[in-house]
Amino acid sequence: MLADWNTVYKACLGILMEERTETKKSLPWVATSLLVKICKFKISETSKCPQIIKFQIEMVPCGQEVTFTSHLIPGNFIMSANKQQQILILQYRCPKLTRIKVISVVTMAVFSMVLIAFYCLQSGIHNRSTVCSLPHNLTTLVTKDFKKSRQKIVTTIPNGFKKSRLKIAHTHRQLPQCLIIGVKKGGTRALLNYLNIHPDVVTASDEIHFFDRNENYNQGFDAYRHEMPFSFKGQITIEKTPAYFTSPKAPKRVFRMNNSMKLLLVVRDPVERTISDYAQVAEGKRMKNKPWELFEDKVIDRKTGQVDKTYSGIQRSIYIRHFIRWLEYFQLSQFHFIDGDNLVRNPYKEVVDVETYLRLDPRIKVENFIFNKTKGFYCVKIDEKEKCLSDSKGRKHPDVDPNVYQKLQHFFHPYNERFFHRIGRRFNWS
Ligand SMILES: Nc1ncnc2c1ncn2[C@@H]1O[C@H](COP(=O)(O)OS(=O)(=O)O)[C@@H](OP(=O)(O)O)[C@H]1O
Repeated sequence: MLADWNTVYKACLGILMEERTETKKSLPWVATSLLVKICKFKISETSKCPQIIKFQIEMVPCGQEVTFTSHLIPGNFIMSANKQQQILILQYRCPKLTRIKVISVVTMAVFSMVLIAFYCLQSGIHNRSTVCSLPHNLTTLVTKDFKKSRQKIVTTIPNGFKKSRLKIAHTHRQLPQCLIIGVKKGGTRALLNYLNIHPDVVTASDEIHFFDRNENYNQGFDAYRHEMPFSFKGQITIEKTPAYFTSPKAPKRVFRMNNSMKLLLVVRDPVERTISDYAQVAEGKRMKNKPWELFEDKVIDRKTGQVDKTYSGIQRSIYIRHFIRWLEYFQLSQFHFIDGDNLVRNPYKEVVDVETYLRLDPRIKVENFIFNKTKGFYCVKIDEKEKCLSDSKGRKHPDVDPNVYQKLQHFFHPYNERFFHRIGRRFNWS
């Protein structure tokens, strides 16, 4: 099915029509860069010749601007739409090869390669074998643009998983080689977003809950892989689900899938983490007009006056208890700890440490972090655009009775000490 601008427009609105139209329009392209905006899309003339590249594109709501830029010779695209799966497929084809066209195509190809080589040398990435190839150029540019919109371009499918549907030639879905396992409310979303800046990193936008939920784990690793974004060879896929850290089954399951998994753990002052955990749940209840207890009533057993160890918010903050379960399967060297409190104050430092740990080229710059005074947090800045986390991150914490706060500090102290001892590193938690 060939599609014209109108079909793309309709598809953008989420209405895939049965119409079979064939309209030929020229594809805008600038120098060797080909620009396709899904919602402002034009199709060039079509002719049969070997297929060069094929894009599968997720459905994009209108108004959401998605840009492909690639260093390709100019040619044609054929768009097809798979109504059932709601996938748009852009197929790049070269035009009919007359002698003049062959010459111009070859000239263009050489010109493109020179430009690509120039680009690679300029960006200092020439020392990596696959990086300077066309796919990587695509990766860098496509992921930059798609990453921005990916979160909004997922559709719920029956098993509760979310689907990501961007497929570009030479890409495939890979099982993650790195997991952000926790801790809940530690700053895991911020970390994932920061790492996403790196061109060699792709991230699963949703929490997949594969290792902690039986119904997901029982679907097998292939189902899990299917939840991962498409990536090029050499890119690292990262998934974050903070519930993994406290799940008794997760360590063994992760180990079974990949015993050399790299594990990132964002830790935060356990007292603050507990308050944050409470604030999230309390807000949820408030929104549903359900009754909620005061923080003090939640964490202190009023009969004994002691910290209520049965409260899940407290249990999740006893890091050592969960961590020793992970050590049954993984070496300490497989973990990298991120100081969640410092991640708020100085994200660049924490992220560069992760970059080093993952042996990534240093591509994340201090300029990528910009402090947003209104939010009171750092946001990501790429291409002059600033992206902050949603308001569900950085909620106002309740004012806590100082005596209760102190009780909590006392309570966590021995657990913290054991944790520091086990990991060979201390954090600024009193
Ligand atoms: N840049 C930036 N923007 C907003 N929020 C930031 C940021 N960096 C770290 N944080 C802290 O992240 C805390 C939420 O942690 P998580 O993302 O791990 O929460 S969750 O477990 O996924 O619900 C959240 O905790 P609360 O402030 O208690 O809500 C933030 O303090």
